[in-house]
Amino acid sequence: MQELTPMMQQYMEIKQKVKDCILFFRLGDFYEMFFDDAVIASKELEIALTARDCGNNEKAPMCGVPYHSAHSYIAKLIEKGYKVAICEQVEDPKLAKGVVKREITRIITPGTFIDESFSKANNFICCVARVENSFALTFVDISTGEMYACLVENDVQKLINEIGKYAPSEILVSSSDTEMYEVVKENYNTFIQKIDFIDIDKCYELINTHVQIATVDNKIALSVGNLLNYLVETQKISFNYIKKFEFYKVQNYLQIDLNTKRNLELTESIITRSKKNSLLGILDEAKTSMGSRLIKKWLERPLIDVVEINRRLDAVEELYNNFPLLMQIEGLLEGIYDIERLSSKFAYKSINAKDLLSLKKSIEVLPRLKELLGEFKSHLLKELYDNLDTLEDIYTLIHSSIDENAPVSLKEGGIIKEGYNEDVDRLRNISKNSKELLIQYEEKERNLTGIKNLKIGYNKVFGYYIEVTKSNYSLVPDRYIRKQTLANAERYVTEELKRLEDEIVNAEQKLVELEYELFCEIRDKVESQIDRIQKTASCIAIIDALCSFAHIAIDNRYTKPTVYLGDRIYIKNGRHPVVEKMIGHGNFVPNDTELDNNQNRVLIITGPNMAGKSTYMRQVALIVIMAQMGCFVPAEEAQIGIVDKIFSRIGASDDISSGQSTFMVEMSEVANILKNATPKSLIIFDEVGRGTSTYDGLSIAWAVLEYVADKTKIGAKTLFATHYHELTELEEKIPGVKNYRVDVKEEGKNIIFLRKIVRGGCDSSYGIHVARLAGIPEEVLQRAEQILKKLEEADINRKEAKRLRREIKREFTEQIEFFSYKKDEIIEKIENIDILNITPIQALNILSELKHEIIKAKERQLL
Ligand SMILES: Nc1ncnc2c1ncn2[C@@H]1O[C@H](COP(=O)(O)OP(=O)(O)OP(=O)(O)O)[C@@H](O)[C@H]1O
Repeated sequence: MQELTPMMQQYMEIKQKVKDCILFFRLGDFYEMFFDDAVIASKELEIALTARDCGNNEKAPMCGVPYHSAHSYIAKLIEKGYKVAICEQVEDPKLAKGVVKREITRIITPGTFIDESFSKANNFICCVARVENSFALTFVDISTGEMYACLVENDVQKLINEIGKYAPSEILVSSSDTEMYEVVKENYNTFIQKIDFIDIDKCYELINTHVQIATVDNKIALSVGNLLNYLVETQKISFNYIKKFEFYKVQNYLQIDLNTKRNLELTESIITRSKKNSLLGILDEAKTSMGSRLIKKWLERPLIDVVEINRRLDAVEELYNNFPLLMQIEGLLEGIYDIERLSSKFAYKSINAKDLLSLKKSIEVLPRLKELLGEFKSHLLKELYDNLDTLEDIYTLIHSSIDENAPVSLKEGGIIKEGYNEDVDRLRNISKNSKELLIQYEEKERNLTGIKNLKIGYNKVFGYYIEVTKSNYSLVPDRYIRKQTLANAERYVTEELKRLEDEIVNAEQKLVELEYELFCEIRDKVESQIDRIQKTASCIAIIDALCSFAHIAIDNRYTKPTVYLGDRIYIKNGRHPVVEKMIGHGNFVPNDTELDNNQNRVLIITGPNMAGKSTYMRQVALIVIMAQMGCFVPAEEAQIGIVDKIFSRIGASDDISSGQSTFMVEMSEVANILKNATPKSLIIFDEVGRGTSTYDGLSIAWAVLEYVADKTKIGAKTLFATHYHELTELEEKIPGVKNYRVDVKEEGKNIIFLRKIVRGGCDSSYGIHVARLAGIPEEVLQRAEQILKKLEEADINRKEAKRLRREIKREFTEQIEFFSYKKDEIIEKIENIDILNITPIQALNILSELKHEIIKAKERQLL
């Protein structure tokens, strides 16, 4: 250490504190990285690796990025899984004695990275605390100031579901809870950090200083407090701008587990993994980022409160019915910036004049927006009208103070508007008109002294001076201070000229300083009103989301559902919102649905591959979700009895990465459904049992169906698509089970998909027909047809064998009293019959053998 240069010593001391981070060490206009950090960063960022003397004739590997463009480099490192520590110069290098003082000002991780490109989506960081027999979860988006917290009962599956709603980019767990770390790591491919938890008193202290949220219980406080502690320690700012705290109960919303969310492609398409072709892609026509984020939140947490759902639906209906007004409101929303995110910019002091101008532009439309809202009668729109603060005072402040063409940089001047501050105007005038001012002063002095040829000059030694020729010496007033004598003239300065010079020379610099000072004042004034801005942002988000719902309802011909507390789900001519959009409205065949907790509890849906079974079942779930979000639905009519949970088990979503087999994944999903479904739930089973051998699969599917249908067990509304035609027998056996099939028309070797759901079961899979459609070579298809024929024959044989065995058993039971000898032997014989693989001839042989034994036994008894 001793051989290092003083600056390198300082570097090493700081680096010691952030060993797990790449240290961005500020040197003038650059952030430099040294030693291993430099080697890693130069590789990851593809920048040149150089070296710098670090003392003792040694060179340290070094690379650097310019201060102004550091953000994009940091973003790259974060994306690659690194943590970045920012170390700034905290004193003016000109005033520094020795090495400039430097300190770590921020540690950036995926959850604390603020995307300056302002991507629309939230970026959540989550803290999981295990408390007694539950998990306390807190989620914060530090860019928007939203904070949500909830308690989840001690069930890992539920914990995963809840975390999944927010898709946090960083998760914090206690360093003493290794098990929790492993659970989270297994389930989330995200940045997970172990942190040392602080005690509950310290948690409350932090909550009181920063977020000042209303009373929270100890469990929640532990998770909120630890999250805050982490944020404060790494960001070194105050989080008192986090005002939108919401503690919610998971069971107060429609619960959709992570698999179901994925299967139904709620927020992203399974194939493209993008928002496009997902339900969110359809629903989100929001004009602002705030609206987009809110729609996603509503989709993650649809409601179960009928009153609140209907408030949203009524508002959407009013907007839907007032197309011209809707268009006007949307037009205004287009001009609104992401003002929700300004709060964090204020907190990080990274606000610039352009941000304030964007805020002004956003506020500019608010009075008109409010006026338009005033036209509506529905409860929610009226409430929004009442709550919308049009922030006129903030508008006036920014409008009067910030120049329309202000630059982004705060160091260049040109920020403050003319007329806002006299000193700024004067300084600006001085720097602009310095020549003019000197001429004016010259003129003034000529008049005052009567020296007609008096002139103002400039040299580097004295600066500005007044020159008086010899002949006029007698007219020189006492206030003139002599500075230089020439052959024929004297040069003077005056107090006023000195002041003028001072102003002219320093005007530029002073102007920049004064403008910056005034800007900070204005910024602080606006910041003091951040609560109001955030409330306005929330109103705008709701208005935008409702408009988006009305807009898509008009565009896609959706209707207002009736949402009520009953148990019936009735959908007339329902459509799948995403498939319909992909294939075109006219090409989609609509279908009806009738589900309740009595006669229509379980619908068994059969039909060939590709017929549209999955589409149909998913459309029912999506319509329910949309309705409970307060959105119109793709149907001619819909009556939706509130659903508490939606589950889906849809084939082929095996998770190779988790190391589980397809069948194992399938069964754990089914187990989760059977454990958690209630009579108020809606379940979608798509081909349960497909992942294992036919008979195992069939028996599992059968038993699962019986269990969900049984009112004493679950009795949930269920849609059950299957290729096991045997299951259609259940319609006869279990009340409330109904068979439906997706109809097809057979034309020779081809089938035509009608996509229509009709009553009754389907007894053919048409697998080979579908294979033909998919382009399997004819030769293979013909061979498949031969095999199918053989299998069908074998199946008939198997059925015959079964019948025979039943006969054997009956015979055996009837005659059992005669068995006194060889009884065990015969029982063993019967049990060993491989009933599924036995041919009718073999069965007959066994039967006759048995009969023979029986006859012998009888004879023996008679003897
Ligand atoms: N009602 C409909 N109207 C028009 N096209 C439809 C309809 N339903 C489904 N389709 C089309 O049929 C395709 C296949 O549908 P889907 O995947 O639902 O069939 P499936 O019966 O579940 O098949 P499999 O049993 O092979 O899983 C869809 O991708 C869609 O393009």
